[in-house]
Amino acid sequence: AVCYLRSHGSGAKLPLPPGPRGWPVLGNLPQLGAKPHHTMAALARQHGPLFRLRFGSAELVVAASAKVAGSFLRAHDANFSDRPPNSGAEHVAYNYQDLVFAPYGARWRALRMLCALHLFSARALDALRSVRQDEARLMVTHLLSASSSPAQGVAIGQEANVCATNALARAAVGRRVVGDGVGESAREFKGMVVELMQLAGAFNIGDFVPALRWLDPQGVVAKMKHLHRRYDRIMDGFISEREHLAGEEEGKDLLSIMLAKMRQPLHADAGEDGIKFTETNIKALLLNLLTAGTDTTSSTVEWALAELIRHPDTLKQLQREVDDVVGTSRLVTEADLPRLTFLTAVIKETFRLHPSTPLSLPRVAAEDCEVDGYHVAKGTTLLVNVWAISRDPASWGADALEFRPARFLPGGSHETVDVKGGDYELIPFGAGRRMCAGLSWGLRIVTLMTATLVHAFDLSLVNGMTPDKLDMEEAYGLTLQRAVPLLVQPMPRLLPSAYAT
Ligand code: HEM
Repeated sequence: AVCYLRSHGSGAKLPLPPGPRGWPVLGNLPQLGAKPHHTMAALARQHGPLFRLRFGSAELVVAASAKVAGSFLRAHDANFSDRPPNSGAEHVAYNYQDLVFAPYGARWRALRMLCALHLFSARALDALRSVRQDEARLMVTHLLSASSSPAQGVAIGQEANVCATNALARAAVGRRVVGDGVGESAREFKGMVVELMQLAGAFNIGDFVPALRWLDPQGVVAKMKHLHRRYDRIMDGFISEREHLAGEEEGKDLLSIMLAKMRQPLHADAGEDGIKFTETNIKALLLNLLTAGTDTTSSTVEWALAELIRHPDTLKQLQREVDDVVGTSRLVTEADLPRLTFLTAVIKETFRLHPSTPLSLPRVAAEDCEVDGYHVAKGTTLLVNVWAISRDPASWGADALEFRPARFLPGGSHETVDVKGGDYELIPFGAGRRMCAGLSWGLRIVTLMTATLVHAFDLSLVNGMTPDKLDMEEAYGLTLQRAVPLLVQPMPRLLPSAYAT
């Protein structure tokens, strides 16, 4: 590999990280392939766990081991607390007026604090417990009706998506938004989220080669603008609906709270940093929540069920655990979850092998810095290959690619490892100050949905599919979809009273 020497703050000369040679103009963009997280894992085996790429005129570094991820996200987190400019943020996320792409600063902090306070703190999360449980119960009822009609199979990821979307929507805008007679068709809304993730994950050439920007060679920007208009109409609908309600009728949902704040004068002492939210900020935040928090969680449940169906003994062990704690005359509640140790291990193992955002979300260096002996220049984009890191045999051993939840059980090899950003070998939610804002909600709803489904139903495959033949292929977007949706036939396994509504 070529090593350019650059002078560093101290005057010492540091090499740039090694990396593959790229094409003229486009750099390494044409080499990414259909699944960039796989390609980048292979490049790390060749060039090492900290390597460099060039996309057009943009410099990138990729972190592909727990140790390197820790160097960036712990030691250098402050320097990488911004996200690089990108067309998705501009054309979909209201020109950076949202939380996910907000410049690191007062408005980002205020938006993040607002969600933490009203949705994701332990207290807010518990206050919204009945909303999640209610939606889980509705999912069960819906599946029950499917179980009585013969075997076309149910797309279980779609069912979980309805549950995840409506639970979040009730917390954010005070009502359900998908499914029977409430507005968007469930399939259509999920389709919009998947499209957004595909576009956001597309590595738009125009973002990296300014000269080609106007051409929009992949048509990504045109699609983004179109998709944005569809979302914007939905967000406008939420707001106008709220504004027609009289003051007293306004709920405690996030939208009501934000609208009220927007109308009130700022209180200098309210810890708001002089930040006044606009209607655009409100729409952009709602868009963030309803996209970042829906397909990520439902896809995780779908991957978990697919792994469990492929590992019948593990599924039986899980069902035994839930039966022991919950019994067979009612559904799972969130109060049961802390006692479900094996379930927790199953969820961690699912996040390990199938992290929802395989390349996390990009960060950008605010200043020059030195990482693990290499020079990383200001403006360099950081990608963290969380997918490769959580499959790295150096961290996970020879059975790294096997689905084996027991590794997380007491006495197991990874007993103390959690997904919350402190253990860099398992960071599906990222780490550091820009880590996932919705971690607590995401974990809770994924765990509740998975527990509820395996407890309430036996799930058998349809159309002659057998567990060993089940297709586990990934479809890449910013989020990791199953290439082939999981189709199952649900069969109730609890006492009839458990399903009574
Ligand atoms: C399976 C569930 C989820 C996974 C695996 C996941 C993963 C991630 C990751 C990897 C990041 C980037 C972190 C970084 O830059 O270090 C992120 C950011 C974010 N996520 Fe999640 N997420 C999930 C669920 C949710 C939910 C339920 C919500 C909200 C309802 C949410 C909202 C956000 C937001 C707002 C950000 C941007 C944070 C910021 O820039 O400050 N996510 N998520």
